Amino acid sequence: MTIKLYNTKTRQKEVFKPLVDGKASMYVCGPTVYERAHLGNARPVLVFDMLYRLLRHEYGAENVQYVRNFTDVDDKINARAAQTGRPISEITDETIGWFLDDMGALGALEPTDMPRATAYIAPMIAMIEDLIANGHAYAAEGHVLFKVRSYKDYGKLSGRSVDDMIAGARVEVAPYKEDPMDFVLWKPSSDDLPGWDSPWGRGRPGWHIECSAMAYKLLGAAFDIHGGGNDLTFPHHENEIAQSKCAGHDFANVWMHNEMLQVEGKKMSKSLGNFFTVRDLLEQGVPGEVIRFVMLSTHYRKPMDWTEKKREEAVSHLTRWRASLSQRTAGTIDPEIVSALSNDLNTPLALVRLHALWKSGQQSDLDSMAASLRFMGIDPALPSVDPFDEEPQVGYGLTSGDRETIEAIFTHWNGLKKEKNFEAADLIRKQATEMGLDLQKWLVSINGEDAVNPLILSTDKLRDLRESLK
Ligand SMILES: Nc1ncnc2c1ncn2[C@@H]1O[C@H](COP(=O)(O)OP(=O)(O)OP(=O)(O)O)[C@@H](O)[C@H]1O
Ligand SMILES: [Zn+2]
Repeated sequence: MTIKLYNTKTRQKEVFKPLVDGKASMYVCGPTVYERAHLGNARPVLVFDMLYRLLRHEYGAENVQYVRNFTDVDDKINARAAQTGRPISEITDETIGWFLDDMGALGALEPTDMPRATAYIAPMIAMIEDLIANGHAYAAEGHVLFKVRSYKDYGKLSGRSVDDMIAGARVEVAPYKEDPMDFVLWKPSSDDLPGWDSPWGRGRPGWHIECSAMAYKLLGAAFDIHGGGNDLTFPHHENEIAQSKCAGHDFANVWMHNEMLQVEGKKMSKSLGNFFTVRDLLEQGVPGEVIRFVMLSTHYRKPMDWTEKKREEAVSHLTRWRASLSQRTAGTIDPEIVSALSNDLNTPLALVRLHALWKSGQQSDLDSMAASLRFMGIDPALPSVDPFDEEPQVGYGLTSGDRETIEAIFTHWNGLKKEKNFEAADLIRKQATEMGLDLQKWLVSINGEDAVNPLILSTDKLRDLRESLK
């Protein structure tokens, strides 16, 4: 199937043509590891996980290479180590473990490569040396800086001119810079900070060169897709492009950016302090697939909020679906869902289609719905229990409250029959059947499974029926 992706670079949706026929390669900027991932950090993970799944579907799992890095050398990590007195490696190892656990709980597949920046210092140094040799970078006072004005296309990705950027940006003016726009490729490290020997003395890399070097080392000079949040478009991705192009690499063909997860209209971020972590949600009992379902309900190029209402709706859909989908393994992925996802990852449309398959209720549609949910990273066999519903669920997602309601209706119906009021009894039986409850079967049913039809069960309406009988 033709895949179309919106390319930030050209500002349009384009037919995706891999550089090598039948294979796809992707690099996504990963987290700086010093703190638990917040819900915003999960958004790019889930967006590009969906793309990864789609590419694997199209080209075969063995033909897709997906690199997502860990930035494990950074001033924020150094600051955290200084604050806590803990060794850096302990902090970064622990955070990487958390990240993989938390994203795994959201059903994200692990990328094929997860390089840590500190394992790629030599390729970074080599690339910086090339940039100096080509006249695109210079060393000064133990630093190496990239000459932004030496790259004529600087600003093309984000659509800004260098002069506008200087006027608007918080560029750091430093005595060793030839131009305030120049950015750091390498900086000196004091003895108490992580450092590596280099031609410019003991030091550590700047953030941007890390991604350029790891992408080059693992994917080569040219690859298909580069992704990340749209907060990275400028300056991080602009700088990655400048470095890689000036080192003679073609670099990424398609640039994709997810919009932000917001809290009251502002980006959820560590620096603003308006965040909660994925782990917070999981510990509150919100299942990972509920988080994933909510994320899929908004297109990746639109900002989104996490709301209670969305959580509740996701729980309610998944709970109902699970009852009749969990055992289904025979189906194949629905072509309309593949088609929606192939159109620039239209996940909301894919969800609309899931609802349509559910509504149809036909065996083959339900089979293909189960297969499609699995394809989208949601296992219909997993329990999606509403954590805020304190009552344990029994049978087909029936709470003990539901069972009490059903028992009351049943007793009333039985009473009418004993009184030989068959007309009234029949009316109640018909009403109950319409709501998904078979009163005849309830009598012999062990835990309600034979007596309720999960496809049409409406516990709300059953409660209304019970009220009307009082
Ligand atoms: N609110 C958000 N919505 C969607 N993606 C986000 C959000 N915040 C960060 N990201 C993405 O998460 C990844 C990791 O980002 P990073 O480690 O810089 O975290 P951060 O929360 O943005 O940090 P800070 O708040 O200090 O800026 C990046 O791809 C980034 O684009
Ligand atoms: Zn990056």
